[in-house]
Order: sequence, then C-alpha cells, then structure tokens
Amino acid sequence: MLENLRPYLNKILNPIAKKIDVNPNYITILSIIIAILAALLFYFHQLILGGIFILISGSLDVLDGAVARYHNKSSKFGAFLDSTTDRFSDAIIIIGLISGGYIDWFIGILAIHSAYTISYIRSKAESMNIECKIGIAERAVRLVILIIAVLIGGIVDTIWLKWIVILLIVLSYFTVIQRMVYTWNKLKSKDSSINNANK
Ligand SMILES: CC(C)CCC[C@@H](C)CCC[C@@H](C)CCC[C@@H](C)CCOC[C@@H](COP(=O)(O)OP(=O)(O)OC[C@H]1O[C@@H](n2ccc(N)nc2=O)[C@H](O)[C@@H]1O)OCC[C@H](C)CCC[C@H](C)CCC[C@H](C)CCCC(C)C
Ligand SMILES: O=P([O-])([O-])O[C@@H]1[C@@H](O)[C@H](O)[C@@H](O)[C@H](O)[C@@H]1O
Ligand SMILES: [Mg+2]
Ligand SMILES: [Mg+2]
Repeated sequence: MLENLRPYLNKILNPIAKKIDVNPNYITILSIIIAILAALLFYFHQLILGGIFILISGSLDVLDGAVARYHNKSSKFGAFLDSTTDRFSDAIIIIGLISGGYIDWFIGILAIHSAYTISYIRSKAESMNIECKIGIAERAVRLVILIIAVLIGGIVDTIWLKWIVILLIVLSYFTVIQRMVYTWNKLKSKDSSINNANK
C-alpha cells in the first residue's frame, strides 16, 4: 500500500541522501537505537515523545536504503541487517507499550505474533523465489498505525491506543491470510509446471 509511494518519496529522499555519504549500516543501527529509546520512553510514560521516536526510527529505516542506493553502497549484509533490525524494532516498541501499562500483555503478544507472521511469510516465500510484498498491513502501514495510536492515546485518551492496536492486530492477521493465499496460488502454478515437465 504505502510501498506505492516509494517513487514519490525517492524524489524527496534523494537530495537528502546525496548529502549523507556514510555507511548505511550506521543509519540502520541508529534506527534501532531510536526504537529502543522509544520503548524506554513508553516505560517512563512519555507517550507522545515515544511516538515521535517511532517516527524518527521509521524515517531512518527509509533513509538507510536511500543512502545505500544513492551512493552505490547497497550490500547483502545491509539488507540482512535492515530486515533483522526491523524485527527487533517491531517487538521492542510493543514491549515498551506493555511495560508502560498502555496495552495488556495479551494484546501485545498478538501484535508481535501477527507482525512476525506477516514478515515470516514474505521471507519464506522469497526463499522459494516468490516475491510477496503484498497485503494491507505491510510494515510501513503498521508503523504509521502505531504512531497514530500512540499520538491519539497521548493527546486524547489512552483507551484509544488500546483500541487502535486491536484494529492493527485485526489488519495484521488479515494480511497474514492475504500473503498465505497469494503464496499458495504462486506455489500451485509452480508445482503444476514442475509436474507437467515431469510427465
Ligand atoms: C530522521 C531524519 C534525519 C530522516 C529524514 C528523512 C525524512 C525526510 C524521511 C521522511 C519519511 C517519513 C515521514 C516516513 C516515515 C515512514 C515510517 C513511519 C515507515 C517506515 O517504513 C519502513 C520503510 C523502509 O523499508 P525498508 O527498510 O525495506 O526499505 P529501504 O531501507 O529503502 O531499502 C532496503 C534495502 O536497502 C538496502 N540497504 C538498506 C540498509 C542498509 N544498511 N544497507 C543496504 O544496503 C538493501 O538493498 C535493502 O534491501 O518502508 C518504506 C515504505 C514506504 C515508501 C514508506 C512511505 C511512507 C509514507 C511517506 C508515510 C507517510 C507517513 C506520515 C508522513 C507519517 C505519519 C505521521 C502521522 C501518523 C502523524
Ligand atoms: O514483510 P513486512 O513486515 O511487511 O515488511 C518488511 C519490509 O518492510 C522490509 O522491507 C523488509 O526488510 C522486512 O524484512 C519485512 O519484510
Ligand atoms: Mg531500511
Ligand atoms: Mg527496513
């Protein structure tokens, strides 16, 4: 969904990336440090500031790839580091919200479980040479929903935070189904062409 905005975002990002000629892995590592700080802010009940830190962490995650591509510094290790730190950030942010008492542990576990299953399906599909960048609640959407939840929770009432996270969980499990069905269809056609070739 938000992935479709990439070409437009690149127009804004390229002039910024041009000025930042550093190893993109440093930006990736900074992004995870900011996510950890967001979690700590939630623990210390600094909800709005924590939300701003999620936004900064997400922006750095956009920036690392832009810098890597602009300066021809893309690497397989960078891609691995980016994906792995994304998983760490996804979980630590929710853990922060649980530790601050904003959502109960059961809701938090479902948020982490659904997010990890979405990413796992994509990763497993890619290991079978199927690109699976589909579904309503891809990571950028999940982060934007979380930022909205946290900001509304901080400005209006924390009860909203809980209900928006529940909405996020519903959308995330829906995305799991979308990716499962998509991959299943792709595998069916691969399997049938293999079986036809073996006849
Ligand atoms: C902190 C500043 C200094 C940063 C300044 C930059 C800003 C100008 C950017 C502003 C954008 C910001 C508003 C967007 C926030 C989005 C965030 C909430 C969501 C983040 O989603 C993740 C994002 C990145 O995905 P990837 O990591 O997979 O992609 P890349 O990193 O590009 O590529 C990976 C690829 O690169 C190589 N590589 C990477 C790292 C590395 N170390 N080495 C490497 O080699 C390697 O090849 C890897 O494979 O997903 C992006 C999706 C989409 C384009 C995002 C669109 C966002 C949209 C504009 C959102 C608007 C939201 C709104 C403004 C904010 C909401 C606020 C509201 C809720 C109040
Ligand atoms: O799959 P998902 O959680 O929507 O999104 C994620 C992508 O935004 C990211 O580009 C990739 O590095 C992750 O491994 C993960 O796949
Ligand atoms: Mg990135
Ligand atoms: Mg990333």
